[in-house]
Amino acid sequence: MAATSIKDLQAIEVLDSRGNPTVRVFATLENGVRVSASVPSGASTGEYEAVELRDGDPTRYGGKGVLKACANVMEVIAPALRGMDAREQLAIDRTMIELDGTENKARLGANAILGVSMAVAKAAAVSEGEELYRYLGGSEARRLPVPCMNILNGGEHADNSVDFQEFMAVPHGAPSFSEGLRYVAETFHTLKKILEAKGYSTAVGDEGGFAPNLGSNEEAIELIVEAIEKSGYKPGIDISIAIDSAATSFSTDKKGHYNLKWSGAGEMTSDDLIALAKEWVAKYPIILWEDPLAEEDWEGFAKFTKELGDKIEVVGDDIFVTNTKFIRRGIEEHTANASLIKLNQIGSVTETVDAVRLCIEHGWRAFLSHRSGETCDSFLADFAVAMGTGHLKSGSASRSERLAKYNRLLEIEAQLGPDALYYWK
Ligand SMILES: O=C(O)[C@@H](CO)OP(=O)(O)O
Ligand SMILES: [Mg+2]
Repeated sequence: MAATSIKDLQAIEVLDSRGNPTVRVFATLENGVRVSASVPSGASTGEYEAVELRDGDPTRYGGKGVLKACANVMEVIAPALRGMDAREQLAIDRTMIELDGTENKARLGANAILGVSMAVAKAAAVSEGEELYRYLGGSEARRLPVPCMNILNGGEHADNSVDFQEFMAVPHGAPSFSEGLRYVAETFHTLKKILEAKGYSTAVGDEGGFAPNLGSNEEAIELIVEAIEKSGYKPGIDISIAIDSAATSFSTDKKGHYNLKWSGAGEMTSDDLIALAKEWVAKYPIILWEDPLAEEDWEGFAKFTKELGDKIEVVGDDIFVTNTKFIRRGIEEHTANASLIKLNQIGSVTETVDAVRLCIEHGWRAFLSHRSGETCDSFLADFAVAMGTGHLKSGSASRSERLAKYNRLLEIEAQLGPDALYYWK
């Protein structure tokens, strides 16, 4: 038996940043290495995401407990993986997928499977004496992602009058990751002052961006442009704006019809939203737009990409759910030109790497992402450098579970020294 063989897997229920239960897995190897990994959880989830197994027992956390998923780690997954070499990520993930036997990890739970998958990767890296980003990405892994900082929240992540879920500041013109992070953290602080001066609330949403009751969605962009300028940066040159509409959350049929219910702007079709986006992209320094339309609006998405895909990055999240089956269809149908990438949407490290690779091989971009429910696990930061796709979203500068990733990236940048790369495209 190799020293790096899996000796034991434990799992406990911990709480995420929304106070909901999630899975933390501890992997112990024969060599004595013991590490843990914690699984994030989304709110604006796609219909076809891998299944997050919840207990459904109303007497515990309103049914949201994850004791069954934890039991699956210890009683079903651990016996199957014991003795396997932790460095065999592919074989380990494949074994769990087969053990689960469903299309969407509904039996064992994607939360159980991903927790093990991440913990095993970490344990293998520690055993090899390598940093996780190097272990997963090889010796060439040295590109830091541009931190797309979500500074204004709406939609299902906030309790306000903004329909679009995320407005991000993107410091693509900064000379390095740490400088980029400084640019957008400063912009975040300036935005707070602007909101205060206008009498708006500075309470924050799930991902730590401000969640004021604005007069319109467009006002969010105007305020961010003002914050960029007042921080001493040039909009469009130093910092641009990225939007995640999370349009599924305000679609009435998940296809071509929408109701911008939070702002009261009312009903719109895909064509209306495309026209609005065209107007905004012409007027404001927008560099990326995620989920401009709903998860089953393949036609609208392709139209959107035809109109705007040569000007901005068009990202599919709910529509692709980090699943190569849907990304492949998107590539064939020119649905977008990028995919959001979330480990827990598909449920294993190997399948997430496959999704990133598929994007890169077809000239698409891969936008790595946290979830709105997070823990202080910084796996995602290392994973972003390992994948080297150049951009990541991890929320704002006001919450520790978001900063855990940004701060880990600062550490990686310091380790890499002059070898660190930083560029948008
Ligand atoms: O829609 C998104 O992109 C994510 C992360 O920002 O939100 P959630 O985790 O709620 O799906
Ligand atoms: Mg999204």
